[in-house]
Amino acid sequence: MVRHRLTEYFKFYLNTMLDDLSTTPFTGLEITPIFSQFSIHRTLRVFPQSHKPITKIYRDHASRFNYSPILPSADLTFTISRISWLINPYRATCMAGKRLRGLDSSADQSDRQLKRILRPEDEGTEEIKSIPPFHGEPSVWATSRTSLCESLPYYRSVQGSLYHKDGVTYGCLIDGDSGIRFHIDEEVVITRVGGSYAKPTTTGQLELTTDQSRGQGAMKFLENALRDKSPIAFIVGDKNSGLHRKPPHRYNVMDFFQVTDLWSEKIDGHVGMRVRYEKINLSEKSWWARKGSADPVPHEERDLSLCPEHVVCETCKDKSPRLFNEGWMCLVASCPQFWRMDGAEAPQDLTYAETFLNKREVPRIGIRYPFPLKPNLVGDLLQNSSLRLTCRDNWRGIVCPLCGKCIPRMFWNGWKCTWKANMQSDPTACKWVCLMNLATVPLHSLTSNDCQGAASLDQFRPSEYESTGFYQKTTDYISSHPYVRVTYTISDIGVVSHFISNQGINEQLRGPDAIFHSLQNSNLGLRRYPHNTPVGETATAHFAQNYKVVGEDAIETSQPNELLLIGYFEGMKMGYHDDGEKGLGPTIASLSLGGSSKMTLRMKAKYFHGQTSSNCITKGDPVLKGCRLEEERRALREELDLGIKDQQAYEEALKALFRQNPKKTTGMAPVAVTMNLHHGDMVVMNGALLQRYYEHSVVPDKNSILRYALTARSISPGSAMTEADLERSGFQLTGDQVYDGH
Ligand SMILES: O=C(O)CCC(=O)C(=O)O
Ligand SMILES: [Fe+2]
Repeated sequence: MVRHRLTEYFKFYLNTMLDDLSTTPFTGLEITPIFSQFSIHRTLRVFPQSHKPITKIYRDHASRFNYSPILPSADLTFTISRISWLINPYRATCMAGKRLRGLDSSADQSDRQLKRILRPEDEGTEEIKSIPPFHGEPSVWATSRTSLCESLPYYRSVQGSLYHKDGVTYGCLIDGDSGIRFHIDEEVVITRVGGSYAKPTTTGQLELTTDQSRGQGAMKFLENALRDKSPIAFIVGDKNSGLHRKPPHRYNVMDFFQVTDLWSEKIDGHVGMRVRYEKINLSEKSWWARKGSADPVPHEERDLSLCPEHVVCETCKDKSPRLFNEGWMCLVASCPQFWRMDGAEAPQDLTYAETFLNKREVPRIGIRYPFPLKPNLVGDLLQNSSLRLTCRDNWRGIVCPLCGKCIPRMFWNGWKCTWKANMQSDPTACKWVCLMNLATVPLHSLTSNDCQGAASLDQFRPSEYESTGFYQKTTDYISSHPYVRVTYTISDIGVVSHFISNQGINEQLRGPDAIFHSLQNSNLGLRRYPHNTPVGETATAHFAQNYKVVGEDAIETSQPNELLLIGYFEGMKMGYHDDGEKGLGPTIASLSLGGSSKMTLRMKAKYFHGQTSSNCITKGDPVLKGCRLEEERRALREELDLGIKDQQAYEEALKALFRQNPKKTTGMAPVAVTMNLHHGDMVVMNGALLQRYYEHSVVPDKNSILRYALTARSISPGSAMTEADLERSGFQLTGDQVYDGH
């Protein structure tokens, strides 16, 4: 049994804060009972025989690595007297979904990548459709492109086939339609260069739409790769038909290749670039070689002088190699004889010449591979105990050391292999789990000195009042002393109060420092949640866990009855969203702990513009203060309300107004309120309209490697968990999880 005072501390803080707030509907907030205890129920998982060697390796590091099982979040229970606060994964999932709806459209690619993760629940259901007669098996593989990108440093490209960074190509994915004259064998791949291709509705096949030329786009990087002989990791997807048998997984890492040739061809009436890659390590048989095929010829026995004949073009006087059995043609795109054979355009059906397929590069000694093919992040972390597990590079996905599956980081304190997770009776199901004790991040490494105590020095200053358009900002040094309270009143919408903390407050007994410490030393079941969006399967870009009152007391909504814990590692954030989930009360209070962050509020785009992103008129346009074309829209709205215009005339007039004043930006409303939140600060948002018409986001500072937010809210009985929800979330209060008064 683990004693824990987190909620008690938090309630103490809520008391301090909310007692004082005339704007909050939380009444008589004595906030009792105070939770004094929670128990963690553990189930021990026995590792199957085959996993023994791995456990042995890690046993030496038992102090840092905890090989006891992943703690299922549903097993955590807060209990006191008759009230149980349960961690509710089902609801947390819904909420995670809600949050994700507001994905920041300005998010850059890596950020989007961060959010796109395979839904782990689905993975175990995947069956290997056919076991193909390959010689071996890939040592690294993935069931989704996003888990591939999360786990492999050499392939972080959510779109496109090549992954390059700073001009260096690191990885290449071949999947699906690879175009005409695609070739793959045990050591060579010949394919087109991506980009410039589109899918016309008529054929459904990708077609080249513009000329590709050297020095442009991906070609530039491939030319670098050809010059530098850079190792490029190849991945084959099971939609690629070139191997003539289905590879075992959706994505299968092959080996390192190098670019040996780049040339132009005529494709779909345009100049298209082609590339030949050759496997670097020729002494080992490729796993994708046909079972029973001959072993690779040793290097010393290979004819390294083999090379296709080079012929000088009579027209342009440039040399081109003879690549095809059907005949030679000039491959210089600017030459009038380009891609012509015997006075006519070359035929579509061409076969590669043996000399071109079988030639090999002279082996190189001491190649520097940028990354290992099978990255061993866990091993690296074991080797170097000073590595911070909350730093971006150390919380990425990993490759399961047992089965080779790419696994995204879904759990606060580690990874869990989900291969066939839903088929526990299957002996091939992987049960690899790695939970670590996260080294404590000291507060002083997160909080900058200049903000500590600064607010308290200001305590006797008179109040400041600032009116900026449709909102007022009041800074009050006295009424919430020792906090400095900054209140943003958004006309007709609601109030946001920012309580600025200081060192004195933070160091108080049971204060923010203590809560921060306590959070770090507890396993609170924080995890990322999967979510389906139109862009694919994603996961929240933050960890979350939701604690909630159930039972009779759940109906008491004048008090906060829901506690949401959010955790952010380096590089995580919460994009724009609202907290207006069905049944949630209008007051939301949150406490910031650890690293600093920026919280911003803005009007939702459809209310700001009066039209949606697809240019539909916003239903019942409230014409909020500060919206675009406010005066004109209000005048029209009044004509509608007074019956001067009917709905149709109103909408037509609005559309005409929008036509005359096209949107200048891509559509997001400007930020209305920005708050820099530091350790110990609290924010109270009040007003249901605030959630309906406004949205907020929280982005921890760049150097914030650990931040928590504890949010108290109230949820109405109608939306409280039902029996069915409980069943869905897999909750069952077992005897030892119920607080017995001791
Ligand atoms: O991280 C925070 O401070 C608040 C996060 C938030 O907006 C939420 O939990 O809804
Ligand atoms: Fe929120």
